[in-house]
Amino acid sequence: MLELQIQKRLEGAQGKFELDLQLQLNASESLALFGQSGVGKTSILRMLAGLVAPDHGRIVFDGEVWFDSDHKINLATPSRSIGMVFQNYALFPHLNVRENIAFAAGSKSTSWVNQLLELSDLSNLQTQAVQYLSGGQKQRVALARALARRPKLLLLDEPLSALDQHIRLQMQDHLQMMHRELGMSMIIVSHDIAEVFKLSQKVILIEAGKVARRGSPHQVFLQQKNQGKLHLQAQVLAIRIEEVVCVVSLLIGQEIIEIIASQEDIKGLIVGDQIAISTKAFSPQITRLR
Ligand SMILES: Nc1ncnc2c1ncn2[C@@H]1O[C@H](COP(=O)(O)OP(=O)(O)OP(=O)(O)O)[C@@H](O)[C@H]1O
Repeated sequence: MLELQIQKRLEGAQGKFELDLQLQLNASESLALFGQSGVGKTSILRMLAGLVAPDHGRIVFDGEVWFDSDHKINLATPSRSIGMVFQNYALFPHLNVRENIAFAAGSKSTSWVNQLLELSDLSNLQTQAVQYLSGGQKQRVALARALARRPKLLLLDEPLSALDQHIRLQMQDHLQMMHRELGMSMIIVSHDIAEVFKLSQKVILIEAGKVARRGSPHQVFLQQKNQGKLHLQAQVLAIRIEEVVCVVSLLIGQEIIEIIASQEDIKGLIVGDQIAISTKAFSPQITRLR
């Protein structure tokens, strides 16, 4: 079990702000840190990893004190049972797939490296130079390497954001499977709500270093004031006047839709605006796409 309570003064683009966080995570649980750019998500992972020290606080994992400002304890990164995966795979370019994983595994057995290669569907690529792998394959190597020392806590900082949507979905399934098989605790930073729903049981929504909401993905993302209504965030791409109505083209995620609005509805609206569209009476029709 992870118990964390930390404070750190950060220097953001908008000035200084205090990161102040308290969290608990059970064994095998998966937590997502969600929030806008610059709110302190990566800093939290870096403090957990021992790459940067909090100003105050305490981090305890399975009864082992990793950090305690009062008692001047700050365990070095290799002494913490963590694995890390970042957006830019950070593989060793001069080593092949197997060597990248085996290097991290250190004295751990050959059969464990074989098992990781198997689980990662990389057995056939084990002698391949990593520079020739696709993005998804590189990220599978990075994940296998992070797991090679059997960490009790896996830290993932937007590990899938450099991948295209198709590979990203495959990697989410892969991560889910690895988490199920190996049972470590996991903390993932992600900007993708669908990813958070799929990969985490708990979410902490962070705003300017503080917890704005916490709970299950359902509690954090759905039980807000617009609960039960259609409520989508969109960007205005174009506004066209057609006789008495206006046609507004909107970007929602990667989809473009057109809605009809009155001149009154769009008063003051300009191209590029971020807007919310919502409706009270909404009877959705569901069509399966894949
Ligand atoms: N050691 C540090 N001391 C002071 N400020 C720092 C330190 N490390 C990072 N910061 C600042 O803290 C702010 C938050 O950075 P952080 O990378 O944690 O945010 P983030 O939420 O992960 O953002 P993004 O989603 O863009 O990665 C940034 O403005 C950064 O410059």
